[in-house]
Formats: sequence, C-alpha cells, structure tokens
Amino acid sequence: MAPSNQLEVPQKSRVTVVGSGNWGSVAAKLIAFNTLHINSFHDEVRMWVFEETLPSGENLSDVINRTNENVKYLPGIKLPKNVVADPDIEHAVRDANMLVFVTPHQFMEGICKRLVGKIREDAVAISLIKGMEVKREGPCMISSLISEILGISCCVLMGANIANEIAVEKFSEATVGYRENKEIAEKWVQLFNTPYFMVSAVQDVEGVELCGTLKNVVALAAGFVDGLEMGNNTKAAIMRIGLREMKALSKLLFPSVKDNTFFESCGVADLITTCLGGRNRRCADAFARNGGKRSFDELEAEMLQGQKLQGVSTAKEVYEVLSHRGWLELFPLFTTVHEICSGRLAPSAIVEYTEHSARLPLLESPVHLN
Ligand SMILES: NC(=O)C1=CN([C@@H]2O[C@H](COP(=O)(O)OP(=O)(O)OC[C@H]3O[C@@H](n4cnc5c(N)ncnc54)[C@H](O)[C@@H]3O)[C@@H](O)[C@H]2O)C=CC1
Ligand SMILES: O=C(CO)COP(=O)(O)O
Repeated sequence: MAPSNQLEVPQKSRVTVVGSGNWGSVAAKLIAFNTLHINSFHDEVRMWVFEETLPSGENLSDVINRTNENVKYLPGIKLPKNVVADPDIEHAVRDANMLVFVTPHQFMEGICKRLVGKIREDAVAISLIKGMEVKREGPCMISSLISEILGISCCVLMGANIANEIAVEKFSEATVGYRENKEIAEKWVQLFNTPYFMVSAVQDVEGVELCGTLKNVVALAAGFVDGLEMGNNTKAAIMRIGLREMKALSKLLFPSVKDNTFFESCGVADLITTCLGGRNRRCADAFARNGGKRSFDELEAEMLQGQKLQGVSTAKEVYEVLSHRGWLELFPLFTTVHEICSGRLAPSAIVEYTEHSARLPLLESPVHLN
C-alpha cells in the first residue's frame, strides 16, 4: 500500500495537434511555447503530418524534425524544438488527452473514422477548422462530427487569425466557443493564450464555428469585387450584407446562437481580415480577373502551393442546405457566390444580386421561417 503521506501528483496534460498546414504549424508554435512554460502541460507537442515527399526526396516530417521548420507550409519560421512531427496518426494521438484538430475540413470525416478506438478515454478536443459537412439530416459542424464519431467533447477556436501574421508574432485575438464545461474552455484558453495572441471564451460553440465557416463564403464575394476593381464602398457593402446573411443563417440553423458572438474576434474581425488578406479573397480576385475562365481548382493549385481553400466547398455546402430548406432566395449573396464558383453566373453577378439582397427586409425574425 502507498504511504498515506505521499501527495498525489496531478497528471500533466499531453497535447497533440492533428494537422500541420499553414495554421496547423502556427498553432503548434503557440501551444509549444505555453507547454514549455506552464507546469500543468507536458513539454512535448506532437504534430501529425500528412506525409509527403519533398522535391529533395526527403519526407516532410523528417525535414521538420531536422530543421524545426515546416518548409512547405510555413517556410522561414522556426518551430520550438518541443514540436515533434509524427507521420503516424495513431501513434501521434495515442498518449494525448488534449487533441487540437486543424486540417482542411474536407479531410476530417476520414481522419475521425481512423481514430475511433485509438484515442485516450479522457481525451478532449478543440477544432480550429473553418468548414462544415452536409449530411442527409442537414448541416453538421466539424466540432459535432468530431464529438459524434469520437465520443468526446469538442470546443472550437476561431478568430481573425491569418496564420502568417501570427507566425511572426503580430498581435491578434481569438475566440474559444464552448458548450457547457467552462473549466475545459479555460484550459484551452490557457493553452493558446500568449502576449501576442489574446484568447477569450464564449458559451456559443455553434455561433463561433458558423462565424468562422461562413465568412469564407463572404471572402470569395469580396475577392470577386476586388477582381472587378469595384472599389472600397462596394466591398464594404458586400461585407455588411455578408455579415447579415451569416447572422441570419446561423440563427436559423441554431436558434441558441448569440448576437454578441458576431462582435467577438470570430465574428466581424475575422470577416474583415479574411476579406482583406485571406487566401479565399486572393483566389477569388484572380478568378474574377480571368472572367471565371480558370477554375478554382487550377488557381488553388497554382497560387497556394498545396494549401487549401475552404470557401469554395463551403459555398457549395451552404447552397445545398439553403436549397434543401427552400431558403435560396433569402440568402442571395451566399447563393450567388456558389453560382459564380460553379460557372453558372459571371463574377459580375455578385453586384447585381447583392443589390437585390441589400433591399431585402428579411431575416430579422427568423422564427417565421422554420
Ligand atoms: N491558414 C490560415 O491563415 C488559417 C486557416 N484556418 C483553418 O485551418 C484549417 C487548416 O488550414 P491550414 O492549416 O491553413 O492548412 P493548409 O491549407 O495550409 O494546408 C493543407 C493541409 O492539408 C494537408 N492534406 C493534404 N491532403 C490531405 C489529406 N488527404 N488528408 C489529410 N490532410 C491532407 C496538407 O498536408 C496540409 O497540411 C482550415 O479549416 C482553415 O480554414 C483558420 C485560421 C487561419
Ligand atoms: O481564416 C482565416 C483568417 O482568420 C484565413 O482565411 P483564408 O483561408 O481565406 O486565408
């Protein structure tokens, strides 16, 4: 029997980051700084790498571990030495009780299915992923997908977070969304918060996640306007109307979504930064300048070098939800963005249809629509 005067040492939390793209690598950098400095976390941060062979013939994960740099997705930034790249996903998650999911959203269902039965029983998750899946029953947010497939609680972290800016430690803010357990949310805040990355928590997981997801569709609209050289007033109009549609759709889908969430970093601030400086905006700008003649797949491959756009597939997913529920006419901006991306309308349609949207008196009383 253990001597009765022996103090029980609390177990340190072990963190694994599932994903190592542009934001995934920066998230690992933020987290690894904190795990080194906060006693309740184990120093090492595992980062699962979707393995690929670099032009040099080396594996990406080997290069990250040798150079402490993700030379493909975050070149020029040193990662702390306690970030360990691991190409074996089951091995990477095995010992972790805090799982940070940060991959493009289209890969998450497959990843979760691979992890069933492979994670610790006491594991909790957070999703940094901006996107959704559409099932026969309706939209399924990525945090719900994680919770449902893996049977664990899942918070979200979203915000005005262009990864390359946070990588060089420029100040920004982020919002953690949680469902019930404030203690877990506070632990996530502690894990991410640094002097240049200010994180706060709100009890509105769907509101936070829908903000992060839907703003990518508005960013495409903003990019079209830039590509058409329509100027700042038009772009501001697109952002305002987009925000209105974001709020209306979020509340229609989840009546519990709170108005205040749209004023957090995950809301209006993320919308602004993505419409000014994001990848979705940049590719949509090029799409419009080419008169819609080069596909988004082609532009993504050429302009992003392996990084992935989320807005184009999200626009399609949103369109499916709207169409299934008979709401297309209530959301002209969201609808038009998908129709432009899929080649049914010219990029200039964004303004014609948005003018129509601006005149719609709708969406303040969504209860009528259910
Ligand atoms: N980059 C940014 O500034 C920000 C991104 N986000 C969100 O974070 C999420 C992840 O984006 P990033 O880290 O930027 O990724 P990324 O777009 O830079 O990189 C793509 C990633 O997907 C991986 N990949 C490619 N094929 C795969 C497959 N079949 N299965 C699994 N993984 C595969 C690649 O290895 C790479 O890690 C997205 O939802 C994005 O919207 C959120 C905030 C900021
Ligand atoms: O989500 C982002 C910033 O918060 C990044 O947006 P992009 O994927 O358009 O670059």
